Amino acid sequence: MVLAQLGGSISRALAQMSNATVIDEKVLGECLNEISRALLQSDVQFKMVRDMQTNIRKIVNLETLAAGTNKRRIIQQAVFTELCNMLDPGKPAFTPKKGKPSVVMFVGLQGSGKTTTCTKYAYYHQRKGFKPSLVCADTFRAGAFDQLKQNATKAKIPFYGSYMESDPVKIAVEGLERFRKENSDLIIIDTSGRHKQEAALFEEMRQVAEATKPDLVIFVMDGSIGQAAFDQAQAFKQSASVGAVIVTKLDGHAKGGGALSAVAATKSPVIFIGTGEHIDEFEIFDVKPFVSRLLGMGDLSGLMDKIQDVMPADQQPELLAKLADGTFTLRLLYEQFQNLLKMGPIGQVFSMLPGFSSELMPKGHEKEGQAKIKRYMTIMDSMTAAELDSTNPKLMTESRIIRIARGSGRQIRDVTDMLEEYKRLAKMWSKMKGLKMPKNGKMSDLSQNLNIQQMTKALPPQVLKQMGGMGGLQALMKQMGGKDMSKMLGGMGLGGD
Ligand SMILES: Nc1nc2c(ncn2[C@@H]2O[C@H](COP(=O)(O)OP(=O)(O)OP(=O)(O)O)[C@@H](O)[C@H]2O)c(=O)[nH]1
Repeated sequence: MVLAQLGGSISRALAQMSNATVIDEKVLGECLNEISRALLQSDVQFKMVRDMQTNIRKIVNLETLAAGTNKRRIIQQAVFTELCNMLDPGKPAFTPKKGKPSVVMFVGLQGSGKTTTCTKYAYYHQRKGFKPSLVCADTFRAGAFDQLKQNATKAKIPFYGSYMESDPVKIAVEGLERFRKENSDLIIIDTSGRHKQEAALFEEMRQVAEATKPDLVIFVMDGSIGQAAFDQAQAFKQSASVGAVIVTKLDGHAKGGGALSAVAATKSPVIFIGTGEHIDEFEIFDVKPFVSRLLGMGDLSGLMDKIQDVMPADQQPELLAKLADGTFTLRLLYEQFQNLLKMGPIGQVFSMLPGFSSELMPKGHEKEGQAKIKRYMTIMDSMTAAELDSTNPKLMTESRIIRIARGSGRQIRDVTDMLEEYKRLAKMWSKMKGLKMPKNGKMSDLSQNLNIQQMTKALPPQVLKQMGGMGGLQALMKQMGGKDMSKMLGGMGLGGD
């Protein structure tokens, strides 16, 4: 069962329970069995599933709950908490600090995605202002150095390795010395993998670790290995002091349960997940938002981080000012499309929105969504500045529409479709009119000024329902703290078909 389906099954089990008129032991038992079945099908270890059932039963004691208490909410909360506990070993992983030299060593089986992940990890930190470097101490697989070299060159990250030297310890130490001299503050060592867990691999890993004394050993695990995850992770933990886990290939048909098992086996947190072959298909892993997403409750803070990442800070006050006076022009929409496309695959963005689990936006539809946005942008490219900046709906006369269709090589219907979509969004945004501006004009301070009534008015009713109504929305806003919410609404308007 893939991760999105797991989330879907758990949400369905909870929803079925909610539909029952009375929540008694039988209904609770059925709901928990359903959830357990989904977890087992996702390759979560049997013992973990059983423990989770026991813990939920301990928290939710139906007999002692006073009449009138919201049992459904208590059960939902218990499921959420237990899933979080499964993924949270209770101690955070070592995190490198900018300007302070750190050594991070990667271990894992061959083909797990280790080399690719080393570069992704380096690139992620480079974008955060680190000076990372890569050392290829994989002398086992011919071609490993070339692969690292190629990846590193593309990402402009300094690398070290050798075609001649066959001693991985020697290469690792030389690389370390070189990059320490060059003041790299994050030296990443890629080690050899093997087809299966074997003594030679673990001995080599031990020697490299002894010689380089890494601050952190990261175990890279292929997310699709299923029930083998627990044993594999445990074997690595026993031979190296694994401090963190990265689960790769969670984009395809991977069974996400392996991640839960790896955490239990290594007692180390998952810090990132790999969601594709490309260098930036790499996401920071946070337990609570992850479980929220899994359950289709959305991950607003993740979404806000992405928005903050792609939206230049100097454009934020300008956008806010326009929103505040209710001017939602086609140009503004164009700019929002640009930002949305920069955020990465549309499916990923949608999965962060409450009510839009990735199950609701299956793979085929992601491409359609993305293609639609690009189509709209091509149409807008054929508009004049006056058309883009106008707020007068009557401006778009038939002759203008025909001209735009011709100019963009699209059908007239495509243009009218796009204008309809624009009108729908503009209407939604108009409800945000009168928004109080944050003093410094920064997006990140907007949520403090957002009025809950404004938000509820602007949200499509079915989305509001999925968020748990006004109360749910309030809780979410609180959870988000200083994060901005305004653009989320814009994004939501694009969901649906
Ligand atoms: N779809 C997908 N593919 C990935 C991901 N991470 C890595 N891959 C692919 O998995 C394959 C194996 O990755 P490598 O990085 O070469 O594996 P490795 O573990 O370093 O292998 P060795 O160096 O032989 O130990 C490559 O084709 C990668 O592009 C991911 O998150 N998603």
